[in-house]
Amino acid sequence: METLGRVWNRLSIRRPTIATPEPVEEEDDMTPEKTREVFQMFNGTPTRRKSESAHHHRAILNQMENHQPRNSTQSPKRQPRISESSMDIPGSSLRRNSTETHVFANRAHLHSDINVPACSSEDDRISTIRRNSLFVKRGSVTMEPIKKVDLEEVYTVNKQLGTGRFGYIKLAEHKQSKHRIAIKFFPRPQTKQTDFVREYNYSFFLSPHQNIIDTYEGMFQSSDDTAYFFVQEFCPRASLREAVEATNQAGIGEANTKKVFAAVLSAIEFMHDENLVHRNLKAENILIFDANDYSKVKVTDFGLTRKVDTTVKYLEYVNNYHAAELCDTVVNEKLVVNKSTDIWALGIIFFYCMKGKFPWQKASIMCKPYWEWEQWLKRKNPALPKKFNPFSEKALKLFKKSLTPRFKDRWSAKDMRKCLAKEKLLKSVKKPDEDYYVMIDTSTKSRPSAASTSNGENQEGAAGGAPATGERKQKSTLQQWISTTLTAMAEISEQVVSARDD
Ligand SMILES: Nc1ncnc2c1ncn2[C@@H]1O[C@H](COP(=O)(O)OP(=O)(O)OP(=O)(O)O)[C@@H](O)[C@H]1O
Repeated sequence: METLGRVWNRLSIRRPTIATPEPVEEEDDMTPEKTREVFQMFNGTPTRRKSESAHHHRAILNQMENHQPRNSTQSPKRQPRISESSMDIPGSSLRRNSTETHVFANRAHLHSDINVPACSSEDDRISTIRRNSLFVKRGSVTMEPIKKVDLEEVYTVNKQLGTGRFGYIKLAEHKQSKHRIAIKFFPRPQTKQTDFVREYNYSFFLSPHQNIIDTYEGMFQSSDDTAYFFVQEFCPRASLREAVEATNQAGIGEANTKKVFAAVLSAIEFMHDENLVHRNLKAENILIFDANDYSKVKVTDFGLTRKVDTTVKYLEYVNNYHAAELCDTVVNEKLVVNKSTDIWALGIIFFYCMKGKFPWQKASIMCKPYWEWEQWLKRKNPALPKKFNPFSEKALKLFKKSLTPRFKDRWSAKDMRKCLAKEKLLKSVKKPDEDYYVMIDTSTKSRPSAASTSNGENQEGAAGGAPATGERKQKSTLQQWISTTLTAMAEISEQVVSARDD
């Protein structure tokens, strides 16, 4: 995956630094210095003068008009995102941080072209230039005003889509464009302006990624001063939490889990490459846009996102996704933000997708299921907790490298992505009865249909016909016993191998 950093280098554009140290969380209200600090999260020296930039944009528009058909060999990963929602929304009222909107912002008559996908690697390059020019531009902005908006004038606000600790999300219709959007509200005076501005900036900054929710440009405040808000694309389906809950603790299956993780890990790898940690990864913050095939999945909620190495205060709140080091922390203890927190949460989400439930309530030795896992991990108990039995060796390795209390041993998002893309995650389950029939039963009509092999032939000839029921039962039990023994042996050898590796 090409990171923004690499793109910046390739294009010889000086990259906006994201290195300004952030204050410890839970500060007082905004002072002018703090306001500057938040905006300096994206600060950098603009390398293009205004006139150069105008010339550059004209060049892009010219190239866009002459684009070639898409090269079929081009990797789908590098395909710029096709906008479904931005095209109809007038740029002045709702501009999203997508690559398309900005380049066309001055060409209202061409808005119908926005949905045309970029068609060549040249277009792909153009798209990244557009995206970067946006960041360079943002680096030069000192303070974007929070505009007062009469909500009822601009939007028809409908039902509540969700609530969180910091605010609530409502479905709304943008009156002018008739577009459905989601508005994220932050009640005042409970919400500090710094927190609102930070969340908006991270959401907006990250939204060009195809697996991150789109945030439209603009920070707003309701005209009655009761809330800050910003606007996002609306997810018409559900969060991953709802999708998993709908399976009645069966999980969404290996194939769908792989699809979800390909998207989520792409987003998290992108964030980690930018030295940002999400810090609030959970099934509720993964949005599924299509009902059936998990082909459009996006990460949302950047309220706790911070740069790596930022010092934050631990809040009194533990959830299923919290890593062991967080569960051991006392309120107001200071912590240093680390990417490994996200990796732990991803390990939990992986288990949750596959099994339809969480491995434990809290990653603390006071919680028995977690204690059992830790005992196995530390080889103090050779018995793998039963709930992990269905997983393949590679999937177990993924758990060992994400749900380990030794946070330095945790994998990177890239390691996780590779493992999930390539490996089988569940042990292949043998059905002893079927094997038994395949082996011995050739002619009996009572044979189940699965008794035939894939090419329609039976494994052994018509030597003896169907055996007596008692004999069948005996052989079936024997086969089950062999299967269980083999599984146990595989687990033991896996433990011996990992002991040797360490
Ligand atoms: N764009 C959207 N479209 C549809 N539903 C959404 C959208 N964004 C969020 N939601 C729903 O609203 C819920 C809460 O949103 P979000 O996580 O952003 O709020 P929060 O206050 O930051 O929550 P948290 O307590 O996790 O920090 C989500 O779990 C999701 O179900």
